[in-house]
Amino acid sequence: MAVYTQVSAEEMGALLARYDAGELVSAKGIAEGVENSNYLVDTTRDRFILTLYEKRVDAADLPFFMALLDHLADAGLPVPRALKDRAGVQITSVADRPACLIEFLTGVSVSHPTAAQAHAAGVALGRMHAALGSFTQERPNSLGPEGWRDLAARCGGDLDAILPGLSARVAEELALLEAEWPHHLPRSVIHADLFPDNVLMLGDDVTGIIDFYFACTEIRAWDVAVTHAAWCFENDGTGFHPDRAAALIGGYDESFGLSEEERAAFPLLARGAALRFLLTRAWDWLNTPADALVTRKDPLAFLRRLDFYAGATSQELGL
Ligand SMILES: Nc1ncnc2c1ncn2[C@@H]1O[C@H](COP(=O)(O)OP(=O)(O)O)[C@@H](O)[C@H]1O
Ligand SMILES: N[C@@H](CCOP(=O)(O)O)C(=O)O
Repeated sequence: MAVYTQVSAEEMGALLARYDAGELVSAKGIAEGVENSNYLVDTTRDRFILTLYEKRVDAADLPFFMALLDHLADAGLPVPRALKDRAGVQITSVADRPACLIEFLTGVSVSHPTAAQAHAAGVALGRMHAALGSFTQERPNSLGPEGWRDLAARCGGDLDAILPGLSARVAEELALLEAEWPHHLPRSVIHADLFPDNVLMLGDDVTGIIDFYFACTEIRAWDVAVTHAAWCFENDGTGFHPDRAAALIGGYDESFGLSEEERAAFPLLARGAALRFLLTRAWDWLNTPADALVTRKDPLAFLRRLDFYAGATSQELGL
């Protein structure tokens, strides 16, 4: 579930009255998602998403995220803009939460991508990176390599409650990544969380890229590695799909492309991607009550990916 804050029909109606967006017809909470409260809002004119930003999104970052959405939509990417009200305000407040009324995009998220869908995701990612070449704002990556040691320390020995020996395995991986991390690779703003649930598709076409709330300035090829880790395995981290990997990288090469240096560093970047999601999922696992309304995501699904990447060459990864 992802409706942490209830919005009454009166509040919704008062909000819509400030926009040229039609009058309220219906509003329903959206079950998917974990970070924010989302409502599907139908009006006499159109359909919208109302997002209320809960504690994991810092309100101070919202101008960066909205500028990013506008920049990508201006470049022709299927990215939803936040509407401006009649006074030109894009970031508003609803039920004491920062909130935005956002364009609705059609499409569904696939759970088991085909190679053709992975190819389309690769093309879309490359188009996004091309467009981000002219985006000048920056945002540090609070969940990047510099933060992994601290995150692991905060999980501490409790990692072993998830799996005996996990704490030592993470320490070993951190040491290797800190020693060999390719800091010199080109950086830009990246999506940083392009999982299949953040891509809307109709058949083999990408119709929407959503959920930019981890977007940050980072090694650009790391975004490709995150996408690779998210799209090329069974959800539980077993069963690497080489056909999806080749299609994803092929699609990215068609629209943007990886340099020889980025290709050579890819297994390391992928290990970093796997460790990032292993650690954030482990933290959530240890700090979310088992009976919470939000479903906890399995950290070990990314330990399995990490183990796979640790033994793989660039070629085996589809590069
Ligand atoms: N602009 C949009 N158009 C259509 N559906 C959307 C849009 N934004 C969000 N959604 C729907 O809401 C769900 C949750 O959104 P998401 O941004 O992933 O939430 P969270 O940040 O809480 O994880 C998505 O899975 C999708 O179904
Ligand atoms: N993609 C991350 C979790 C982030 O959640 P999202 O719903 O905001 O994409 C993971 O799978 O661990």
